[in-house]
Formats: sequence, C-alpha cells, structure tokens
Amino acid sequence: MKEIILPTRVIGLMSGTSVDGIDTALVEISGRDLDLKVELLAGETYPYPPQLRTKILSICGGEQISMLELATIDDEIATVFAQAAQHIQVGYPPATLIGSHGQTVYHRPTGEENHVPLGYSLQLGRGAVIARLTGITTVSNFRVADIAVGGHGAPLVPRVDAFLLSHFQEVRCIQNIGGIGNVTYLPPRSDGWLGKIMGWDTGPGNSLLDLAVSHFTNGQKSYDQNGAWAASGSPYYPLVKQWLSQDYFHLPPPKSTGRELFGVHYFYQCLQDCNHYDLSIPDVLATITELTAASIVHSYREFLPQMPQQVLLCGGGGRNLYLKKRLEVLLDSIPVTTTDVMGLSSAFKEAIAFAVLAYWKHLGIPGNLPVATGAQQEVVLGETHGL
Ligand SMILES: Nc1ncnc2c1ncn2[C@@H]1O[C@H](COP(=O)(O)OP(=O)(O)OP(=O)(O)O)[C@@H](O)[C@H]1O
Ligand SMILES: CC(=O)N[C@H]1[C@@H]2OC[C@@H](O2)[C@@H](O)[C@@H]1O[C@H](C)C(=O)O
Repeated sequence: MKEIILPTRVIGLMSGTSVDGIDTALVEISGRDLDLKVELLAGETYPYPPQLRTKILSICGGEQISMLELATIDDEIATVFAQAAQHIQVGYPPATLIGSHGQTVYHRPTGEENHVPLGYSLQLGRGAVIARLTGITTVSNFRVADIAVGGHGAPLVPRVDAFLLSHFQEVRCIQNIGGIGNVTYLPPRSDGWLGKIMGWDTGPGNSLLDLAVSHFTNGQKSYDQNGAWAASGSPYYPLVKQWLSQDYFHLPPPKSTGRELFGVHYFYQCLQDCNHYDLSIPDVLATITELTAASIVHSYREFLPQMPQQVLLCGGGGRNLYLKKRLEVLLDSIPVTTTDVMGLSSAFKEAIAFAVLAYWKHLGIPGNLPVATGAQQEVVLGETHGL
C-alpha cells in the first residue's frame, strides 16, 4: 500500500471580525486528537492595506456592491493572504499545506428567529487564488460543511481548544475576545467529556469599543490600547443593564453572531443612549467595555452547568488590561489568565486553529463539534484547492 505522507508544516491564515489584519501562523503539527501537538514556528499579523480595510468594514456595515466589485475584493483579499503566507515562511523550509479562514463579510446564522432553513456565512479570499499564488495546497471555506448539516458554521475553534487546552481535573473556559467574543467550555477529560463541551459566541468583543475609539479620534486610532482610555472613566451600570436585556444575550446556545448585529448600527444606538445620560468619552468607553465583560460573565452564569475554575483569554482583547480586570471582578475570584501560560499563543490561537483544521481535513478528521455549532453531525471541514 502506498504510504500516506502527512503534512506537518502548515500555515494558518485568519482575519477576524476586527478586520485588523491577517493573523498568520507557521506551525509544525503532529498527532490526531488527544495526542495532537502544535509547535508555533513563527507568528505575525500583517495589517490590511488601509483602503482594503475600509472597504471590508464598509461591506460588513451593509454597503451594497456590484458582482464585479465582489470578485475584485475577493481576489484582493486572497492576494494579501497569499503574501502573508509567503512572508511567514522566509527562513523556513516551505510549508506543505495552508488553512485559510478568509475574511467574513456576512454571517446569517441558522435559527428560528431568522426564519431560514440553513445558515449562510461568506468568507472572502478564495483558496484557489491562494494556492495558485503560493504554490501550496490550500484548504478554505471551512464553515460551509457545518452549515450544510444544520449548524451555525461557528464557532469552529472549540474542537481544537478541546484537544490543545483541556485538563484532566480542571474545568476551563477559553474566552476569545476578537471583534466578537466566543467561549469554549471544557469539562475535565473523562468519560464522555467531548459531548459535554459547550461553545458559543458571547456577543461583542472589541467591535463596539474599536468603533467608539475610531469615532472619538476621527479615525486616528482604531482601538483602546491596553484599555487605558476606558480605565480613566467609569461604567454607567443602568445602561449596561439595559443593553444586557437584548434578546441575543438570552438566546440559549448553540448561537453565533457577527458585525451584522454588533456592528456600526448597534454602536450608534449605544452612543445615542450614552448621550441621553450625558456621559463623558471615558465613561462611554468604560460602559461599552463593561458590556463586553458583563455579557461574557452573564452568559457563563446563565448557560454553563458549572462555573470554570480558570478562564484563559485569547485574541486581542486579552491585551486590554482594563477589560481583563473587569472580567476578574465580575467572575468573583476565578483566575483569569491567557492561553500563553499553557504554551499556546493567545495572539495566534485562531490562526493556529485553522492550520489544525486544514490538517484534519487532509487526514479526513471532523473539525466541528455539533454541541458548539448546532450541526446534526460531525463533518470534515474545508474545501481543498490544489495547483
Ligand atoms: N494592546 C491592546 N490593548 C487593547 N486592545 C487590543 C490590544 N491589541 C489588540 N487589541 C484589540 O484586539 C483586536 C484584534 O483582536 P483579534 O486579532 O483577536 O480579532 P479578530 O481575530 O479580528 O476577531 P475575531 O476573533 O472576532 O474573529 C483589535 O481590534 C483591538 O481591539
Ligand atoms: C462567522 C465568523 O467569522 N465567526 C467568527 C467571529 O469571530 C469570533 C466569533 O465570531 C466566532 O464564532 C468565529 O470565529 C472563530 C475563529 C471560530 O469559528 O471559532
């Protein structure tokens, strides 16, 4: 029988709902599930060219575009993703596989509230172009197979979290805070633990805060570095309570969301509410930050079978010290740290996850967790584009 040669050096490419740039990870992967091992050789975030970022944010905000513009932007995104893959490899033997998430520009989850039989999720930056430009087999379009079996197509990282971050005794929550926040609840590894994992999108991560900072600085700044600006204000709790009464926060998981809900229109509504109470700019930022922290903790208390013994943060929001402090306070003394302490880069975990999903695709291993996405079954994720 012909020997199957497994790809081990894989590049993961991801741009999330913050649309800040292409998180790129070059990793060495071995094992399959409980023996899965990932070594990060290089990680870099390559910022989008400013005009491309502005265009993507505008499309995410509902701008109508022609088919020609869609095709053009699809391939512009693929081109910068391919460049990211080429740059990350400099000084290393070439990778054998790329897993590219692409750029989400539209996400309509399945669910009775949307009256649609199947969800719809569109990631631009087609894999065929990335494969062609890099000369490396590329797996992309990870969300569609899960959606086809009734899932949300998100979040997809929980299965990777399960094999890289679960513990034999400890209950853990892995909390990603990107543009949108999402959690993976990991019970201790024991009989049936995989089926007891939970995962869902908690709501806004940094998306509203980034919009606020950009608004108050006339576009000069795109985020609140280390949370320093919000830390100089105080949250206005009646507003946080009012915002938390919104339907999304009370929907039971599985559930997913995006900038369609927690995007520019939502931000202007928040701003209007803040103006009604005459809040200062630092107080607006502190109140919006509090919504992120409170929506995360509120969802744990409402939906988890038990509170975690430890929360491990990842994504850019983990670097917002004020947000981290607010999480610690709201979680009563549950320790909040980052996945870095477990040896997994918090900045590149999502990019690493899409490298692992591509590797699993190559091995024919399912990538979704039906408990997290709501799919009817486990499925192998992604479409492979060769040369
Ligand atoms: N030093 C920092 N202080 C505060 N916030 C930061 C810092 N660095 C990054 N961020 C925040 O993190 C965001 C980027 O996070 P990340 O790259 O995880 O998002 P993403 O991958 O686009 O999102 P998603 O997980 O929703 O797909 C920035 O937009 C910013 O708000
Ligand atoms: C449709 C989409 O792109 N969803 C993202 C987004 O960003 C965070 C959250 O919303 C999560 O559900 C998902 O990304 C991660 C990588 C996931 O699928 O696990």
